[in-house]
Amino acid sequence: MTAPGPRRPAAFLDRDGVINYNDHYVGTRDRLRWMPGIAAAIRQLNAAGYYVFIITNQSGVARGMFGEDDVRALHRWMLEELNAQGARIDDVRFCPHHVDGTIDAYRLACEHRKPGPGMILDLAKAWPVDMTRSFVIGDSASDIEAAQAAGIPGFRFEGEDIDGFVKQVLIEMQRAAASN
Ligand SMILES: O=P(O)(O)OC[C@@H](O)[C@H]1O[C@@H](OP(=O)(O)O)[C@@H](O)[C@@H](O)[C@@H]1O
Ligand SMILES: [Mg+2]
Ligand SMILES: [Zn+2]
Repeated sequence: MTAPGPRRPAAFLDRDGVINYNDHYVGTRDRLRWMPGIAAAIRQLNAAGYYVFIITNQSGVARGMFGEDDVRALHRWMLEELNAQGARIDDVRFCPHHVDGTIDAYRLACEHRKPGPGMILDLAKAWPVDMTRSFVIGDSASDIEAAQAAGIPGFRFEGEDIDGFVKQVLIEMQRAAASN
């Protein structure tokens, strides 16, 4: 069921390596290091009229490192912390599955796991998203492949200035829209 309201473009943000440093299977707040400038980057997207979504592979659940409740609690805290800085995340999807998982219930090949587009398409169904003006930002090839599979551009972030990077992506998206 899609939420009512006008269609708006969406920024689908990968989590580990974009919102926070990828410190490998981060399942709790004590292990989370924020990416410098991420609140400002999200505020930019909010101000530009974008939905801001997080899409993240969390195979640490399938590997028995932490539970789904830990992931949900971490995400609640992350969104509260960002909101307190005026940065709004509209929704989050995560995939806890992995084919090599040690926890039986999570050992599967899941279409939501990037590079699959499942998390993107799920959010595009749940929210009135204008996919023609939407994009993905991620630090891994699997993020870019997920974007391509969903039919939208993907921008690979490997630096440290996420705020400056988002500024450039918005300029590029505006140029692309103007040339269509
Ligand atoms: O970048 P996102 O999607 O937000 O999250 C990636 C993390 O869940 C972890 O994904 C793992 O890959 P495998 O899931 O083990 O293939 C490894 O790359 C870890 O270093 C990394 O922290
Ligand atoms: Mg990542
Ligand atoms: Zn999954």
